[in-house]
Amino acid sequence: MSHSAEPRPMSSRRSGPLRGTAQVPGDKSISHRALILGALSVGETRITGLLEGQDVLDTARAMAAFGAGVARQGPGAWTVQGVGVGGFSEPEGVIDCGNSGTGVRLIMGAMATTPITATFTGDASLSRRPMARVTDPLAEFGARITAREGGRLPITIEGAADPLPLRYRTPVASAQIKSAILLAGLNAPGETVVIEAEPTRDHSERMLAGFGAQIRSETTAEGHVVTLTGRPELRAQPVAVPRDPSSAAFPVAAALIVPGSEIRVPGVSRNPTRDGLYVTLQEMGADIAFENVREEGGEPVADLVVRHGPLRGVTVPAGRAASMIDEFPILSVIAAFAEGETVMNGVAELRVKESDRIDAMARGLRANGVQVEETPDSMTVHGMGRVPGGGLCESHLDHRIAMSFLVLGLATGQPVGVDDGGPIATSFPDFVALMQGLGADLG
Ligand SMILES: O=C(O)C1=C[C@@H](OP(=O)(O)O)[C@@H](O)[C@H](O)C1
Ligand SMILES: C=C(OP(=O)(O)O)C(=O)O
Repeated sequence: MSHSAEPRPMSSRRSGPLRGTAQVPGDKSISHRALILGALSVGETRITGLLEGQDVLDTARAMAAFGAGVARQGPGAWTVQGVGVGGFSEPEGVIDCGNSGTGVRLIMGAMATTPITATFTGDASLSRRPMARVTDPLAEFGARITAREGGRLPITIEGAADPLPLRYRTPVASAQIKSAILLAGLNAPGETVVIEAEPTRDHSERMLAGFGAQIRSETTAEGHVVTLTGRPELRAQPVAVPRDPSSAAFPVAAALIVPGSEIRVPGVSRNPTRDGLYVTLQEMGADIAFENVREEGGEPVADLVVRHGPLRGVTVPAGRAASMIDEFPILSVIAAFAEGETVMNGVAELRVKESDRIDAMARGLRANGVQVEETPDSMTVHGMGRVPGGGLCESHLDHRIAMSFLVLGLATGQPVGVDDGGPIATSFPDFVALMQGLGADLG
């Protein structure tokens, strides 16, 4: 639902050593997909560990509006009665995806090859984000699209009655574009093919295979090629959602920068397409151990043990950006406490997230005494081992910006303020309680 509440000012202060176990919430990407594929399959899908953040709750509501039976059975435990591929019914009202790019883009894909009409909206942040990257390929399937100027929300889609399969090369590395096309391809005859220059997160491919679709991924001279055979009968599956490595990044970062800390973060997904931050932190010299590595719900997971220690600045190659795209705000905070320069390359996509994340981080870090440089597609943080703090940061309706600055303030000389912590509920509703449980002084 669109975030319209009063701003919620928050702050954080220098804290004593963080200790304990951080049970971070379920993975946001996998949670959206579990609800959508559950709705498109035949039978009852039982989901455990679902992220009950606002982004995912908005997707649950949307699936019900398209005719699926969606019910909460207990904390994180949900059931979805699917309507089958091509079985969506026309929703009565507008589909409000709130703050969620993943929600709106994947759901637009999921309905675009069914002959029904739906209108999509979102909050002020989502309404600024580019949607043509998804609606352009959906139009090639035969859907008719009406968008606000610049391809922005609100968008109305008349789904294609006789969809054509698509072969499409994505113009930017984006799992949301890939997934929207694959979901549309489910109800098109023949093979739908998505070609990516760099592989992006592969949760859609893994879960589609798990639900019985014929799908294969290969690396060819063209790039990373995903081929889906249309019109499968998807069969309902149990989905155990692993814990979100993007949410884990916040307590992990806090433990790395607050002296004397040692925390455990169990059951976190170690999917290699999501692993870039953890690779980078190891290059920075971070003390992180990955224990009890195992497979859960079709995804590799591990228990993380994180200890505070000295960190050095590094250069993050552009080719790694897709595997850590949501982690650059919190990496820029960690980098401020490292010794030396951290250069983040190939990060232009950060400018079209919930906020312009390069600009938001650069401003907030500078307000706290950190030297930052930016170009259209890079950011450089000059780490000095310590950060003065004392600044007030704007979150720009962006959960990751708000959480990043609250983590910053746990190790600065002076407290750090954030103008609005409300958006944190989109991905990590228990963030404040979890961090306080570790000993963090924030709220
Ligand atoms: O597919 C997904 O679940 C996501 C893909 C990424 O977006 P892009 O596809 O725009 O890179 C990421 O930023 C987002 O938080 C979740
Ligand atoms: C970019 C993000 O999400 P979305 O695109 O789903 O809004 C995010 O969670 O950092």
